[in-house]
Amino acid sequence: MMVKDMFAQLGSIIASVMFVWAIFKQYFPHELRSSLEKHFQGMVNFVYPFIQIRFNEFTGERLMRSGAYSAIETYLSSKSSMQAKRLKADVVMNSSQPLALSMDDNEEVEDEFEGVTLKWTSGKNISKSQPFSFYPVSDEKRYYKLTFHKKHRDVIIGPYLNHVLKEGKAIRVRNRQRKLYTNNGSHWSHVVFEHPATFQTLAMDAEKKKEIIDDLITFSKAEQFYAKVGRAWKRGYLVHGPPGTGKSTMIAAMANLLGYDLYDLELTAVKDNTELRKLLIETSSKSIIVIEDIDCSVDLTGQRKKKEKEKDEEDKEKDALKKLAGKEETETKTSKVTLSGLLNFIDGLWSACGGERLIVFTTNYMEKLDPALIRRGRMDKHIELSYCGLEAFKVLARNYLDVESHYLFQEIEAMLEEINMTPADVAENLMPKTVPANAETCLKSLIKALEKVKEDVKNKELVVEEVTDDKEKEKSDEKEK
Ligand SMILES: Nc1ncnc2c1ncn2[C@@H]1O[C@H](COP(=O)(O)OP(=O)(O)OP(=O)(O)O)[C@@H](O)[C@H]1O
Ligand SMILES: [Mg+2]
Repeated sequence: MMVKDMFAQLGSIIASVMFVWAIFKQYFPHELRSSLEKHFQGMVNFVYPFIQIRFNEFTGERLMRSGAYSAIETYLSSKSSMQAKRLKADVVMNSSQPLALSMDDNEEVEDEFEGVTLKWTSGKNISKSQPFSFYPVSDEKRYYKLTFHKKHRDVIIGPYLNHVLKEGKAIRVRNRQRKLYTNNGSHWSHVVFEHPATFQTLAMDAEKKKEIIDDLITFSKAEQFYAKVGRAWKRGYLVHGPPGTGKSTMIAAMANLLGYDLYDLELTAVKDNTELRKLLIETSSKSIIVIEDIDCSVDLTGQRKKKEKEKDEEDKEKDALKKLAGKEETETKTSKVTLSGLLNFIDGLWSACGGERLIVFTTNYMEKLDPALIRRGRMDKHIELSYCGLEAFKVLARNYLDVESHYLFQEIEAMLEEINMTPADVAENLMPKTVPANAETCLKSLIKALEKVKEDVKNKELVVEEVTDDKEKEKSDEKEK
């Protein structure tokens, strides 16, 4: 500490000598001046073995705000709020943390990197830009100064400064306000993305959940790996399961976990592959591109398909007539986006764009998808979300009723083993009906709902049995005739 103070004092003495020299050097002849300067510099290097790097807030002729200065400011922000005695607070637009703290002028904070201690100081120069004006406008030029011992030059100038710039940018990305983009034809429009879903509140098997979280985090940190193997930094997920099992909720949780933007791509609104290409190129890095219900968005010919259950008899008749007339292929297409076009873009296009992107497809009907879409490599991971199991129920009970255990749990768990109910329906029944929530009432209402589902299934089975019985009877009657 003593040595440090001594160097600090020495530094200020040298700074004063340099100031005096700057004023009086013009009175010395040129040769004498340069020789004196050389000796003086040698002396300074000997007694003051520190190197200083200065980062100005504004750079260039047009005085643009320096990217390095902003990154350093963000990087130092957490250290400043812990170490500096005087802080500045500012409101930042488009950030999830609107109040940003930084150290005030002439403050200093220490940092450590690979065992090397170094010092950041903040300062400002005030130059009078209009010295002869009656009301001179003062021009404040802020800067950060980094001071370190010259023996650490290689570590600091290379790895440390890279670390500061990278970490500063990463903090900014983490704190930025995220956006949800939707496409209206070939244009993206956005709103602020503030979905509250997290993996913690997502009801599903704990082991499966952990596997997905690990996979996402590994992906988000794998920039160097993807660069090394020469692949685009992207990963595809296919999330499938019945309606109401949490597919969309899981995508929101993924975006919240990684701090990514969401692009909800409505394929049926895209006219052709050229528009699709444009939309995909416009997506930013650190984003998730979501294509919901892929089975009803495009098929191999690019025609918009209807869900099988929605296809009414009339449509089926029309299709049959068209088939007979051989008109199948010539039908006017409402959307000329093709699956092969989509897959090509996903495979090739982003390699040139840089930055990480996730693409998530969802479907209710896995079996309807073309094998080309779901083969590994295109969709790296398949995630199945299913009916509410025991673990998922416990998560929902904790979320909705704040209960970890209850005497009714056993009964509910036994019922969930044999009855299929989606987490969405379970959640609906657990929704508190009074304030404060009465856990027993909600759990009993869930039991009632489960009993009803069981009864409905039984009745349906009876109807099916009756119908098949009738049909068999008709057949045997015909045979007898
Ligand atoms: N696994 C789950 N964990 C927590 N909440 C869930 C889960 N599944 C469903 N929910 C609740 O049910 C609602 C509907 O779920 P969600 O929209 O995510 O289902 P989905 O699988 O996307 O359905 P669809 O196939 O109809 O799009 C959500 O708002 C959420 O509150
Ligand atoms: Mg959904």
